Amino acid sequence: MANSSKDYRINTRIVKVAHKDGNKASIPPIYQSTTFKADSIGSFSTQDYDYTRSGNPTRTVLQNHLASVINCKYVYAVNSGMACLDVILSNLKPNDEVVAGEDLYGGSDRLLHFVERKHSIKIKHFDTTNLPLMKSAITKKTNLVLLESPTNPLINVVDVKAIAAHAHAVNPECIVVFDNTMMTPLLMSPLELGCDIHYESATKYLNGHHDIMAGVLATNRDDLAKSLFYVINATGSGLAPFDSWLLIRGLKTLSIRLEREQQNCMTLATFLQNKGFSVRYTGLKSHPQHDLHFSQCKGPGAVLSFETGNIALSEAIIKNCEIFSTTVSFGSVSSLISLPLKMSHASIDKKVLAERNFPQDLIRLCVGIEDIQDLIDDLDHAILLAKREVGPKL
Ligand SMILES: Cc1ncc(COP(=O)(O)O)c(C=O)c1O
Ligand SMILES: N[C@@H](CCSC[C@H](N)C(=O)O)C(=O)O
Repeated sequence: MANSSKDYRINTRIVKVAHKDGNKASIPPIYQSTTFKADSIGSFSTQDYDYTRSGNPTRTVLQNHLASVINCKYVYAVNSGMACLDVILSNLKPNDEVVAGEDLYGGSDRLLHFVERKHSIKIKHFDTTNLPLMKSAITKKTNLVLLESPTNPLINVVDVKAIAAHAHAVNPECIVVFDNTMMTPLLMSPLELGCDIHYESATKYLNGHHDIMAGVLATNRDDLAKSLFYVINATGSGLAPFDSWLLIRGLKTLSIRLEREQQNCMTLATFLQNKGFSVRYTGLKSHPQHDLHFSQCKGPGAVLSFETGNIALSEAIIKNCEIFSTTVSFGSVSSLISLPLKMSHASIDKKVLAERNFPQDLIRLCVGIEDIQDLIDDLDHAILLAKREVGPKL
């Protein structure tokens, strides 16, 4: 007997988009309309849709689809990953306390400091890999804990289950929030590990083609769903119909994209390690938290970082790559290379980066689905040219 669609495995759920269309279209239509007509004044307040900021049928199909993929009660789609964090932080009050990682994505760090300055929220940063330190940092005064794992771009791993359990034990009201951009729902289920809100930048893997900005918020809690939706509707950060449609389309190939990207990334991690570089990748047994990572995730992901020991050498490697393009972001089908210090994490104060020992020579690779031999040849050639250019000055 066939399973009910709730029981299908995630690789099936991700392709099977449930929707109803009057014309029996196989693919959900794009409702590119701002307004929806009322049958009568009396029915206006009870109809499903009136205005796209409050709700749109294409966005609803996407949200229901993601709820099935993530296996949770509520999903909201908004117009960027940063909008997710903004919606979450909007529900804090002056003097509330946030405990966050000290190597969060640069944009998250910037937004936290903005709310600290503007709205008197107390932000405390800690090394989230240090469990005893995290346990002493999270107290009954902590209102929100913000975690990322593996972190972007240092690839540090956080014990999510232990931290979420501790936060709820010391303060049952504390909201544990997890940024799952690096792993996606295919590799990690933060709500099952005890988090209250899972969000991710769908600009990255979920969409997979670097042609939209989007963010996804997921929760099982009725009270949180209500307060998240309130802010989304009040501020207008809901995802537009066309972008919702593109995200429904991009999502269907997530599983095969990630499979190939992870395979390529693992091969490149070994290649770079054999070249003598210090590589950060959870897929390598040498990663200090390899076992912890695999106790909470189903795969290593497709982002790695490596240090060359010299910033000029790192910059020359990046410049000499041809297939790896020099851009920020990750999660696309094409491979990217970047220097986080001057690119994705440039929004963090230089003094703060130095205090946190952020490696200046760190190169981040976001591995795509190209032919692995071409990727190896591209990096090998770039390293050779870079050493020739920089070598004499080393
Ligand atoms: C880990 C992480 N979280 C959140 C974001 C923010 O997402 P977006 O660019 O879609 O606003 C990014 C990148 O931008 C990221 O790398
Ligand atoms: N100029 C942008 C930089 C975005 S970085 C995007 C991505 N998260 C990454 O890690 O590469 C900004 O100021 O936010």
